Amino acid sequence: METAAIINGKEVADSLVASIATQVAQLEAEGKRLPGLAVVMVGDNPASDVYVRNKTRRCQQAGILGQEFRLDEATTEADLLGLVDRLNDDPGVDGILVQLPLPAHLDEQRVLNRIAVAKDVDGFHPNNVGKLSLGDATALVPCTPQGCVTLAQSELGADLSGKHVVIVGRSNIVGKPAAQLFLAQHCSVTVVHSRSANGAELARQADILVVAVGRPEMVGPDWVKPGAVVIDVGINRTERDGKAKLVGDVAFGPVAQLAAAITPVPGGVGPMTIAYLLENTMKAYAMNQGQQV
Ligand SMILES: Nc1nc(=O)c2c([nH]1)NC[C@@H]1CN(c3ccc(C(=O)N[C@@H](CCC(=O)O)C(=O)O)cc3)C=[N+]21
Repeated sequence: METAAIINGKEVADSLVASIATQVAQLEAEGKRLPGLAVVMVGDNPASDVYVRNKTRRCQQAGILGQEFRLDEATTEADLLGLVDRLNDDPGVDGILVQLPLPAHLDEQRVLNRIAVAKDVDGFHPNNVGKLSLGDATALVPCTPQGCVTLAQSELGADLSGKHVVIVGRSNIVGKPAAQLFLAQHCSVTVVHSRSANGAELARQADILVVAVGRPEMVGPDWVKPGAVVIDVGINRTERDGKAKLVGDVAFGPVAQLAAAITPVPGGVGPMTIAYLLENTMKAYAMNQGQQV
């Protein structure tokens, strides 16, 4: 078997961001208010730090007004909810993202529920989750799963109808919304998780295999049908030969021997998550301006 094509997420993300930059430049030329995105981070987590920095850089590239709010680890829930309320009421803010995970003393779902549905660029609010499952076009849809669909399409073409997609992982932020999105693309969808009796066997039936479990290199070649398209959502910080190294949830080398195409880590799904965060901010902006979407 040939070795797999490597799907360049960075390049696809670059072109999405470039197209957003053109739209923002047009708004600016028309003298319109520019889209704004607020990112809230509580405490410090090195991985979140990378993400927030990448996000700020991408906002700058696109011309979106990005603001960062860094709160102390010991911030109370009342203070955090107060900040969310202020951002909800701020007409210059179109999108609000509260970086997860939150410190244990804060109730994540309560905080996410407080974000205005129209500004929920993560798509984590129950109202947007419901809209996604109903196929409502006004839904703000989680960024990472949108990136997974677009990367699969970059390899297989826009029409994914009839493909069998197996998603490994059932989280609210990736697995479940990815299942809804591929279903909306007329795929057959199987979700495999830690209690599945025969995960590898199910995964071997996938035309498109999406892996989002958060376990370094858990999925090996025994999970992959020759010729499958493999989308690796994991970003795990590991050490190899005393050096820090990022690896996905897929054992890249061995799987690349039999897959048709595979996303790398880094440079695969990660950059797409950020591109769709900007894309969602544009959608929220349009809706907040009363435009039809
Ligand atoms: N409310 C919320 N929404 C999120 O979307 C969210 C979150 N919380 N918490 C953390 C996770 C993680 N996440 C990443 C996004 C992009 C990269 C990224 O840009 N990765 C690059 C660089 C990786 C690196 O160098 O560390 C890459 O894969 O090439 C990484 C991680 C968003 N998350």
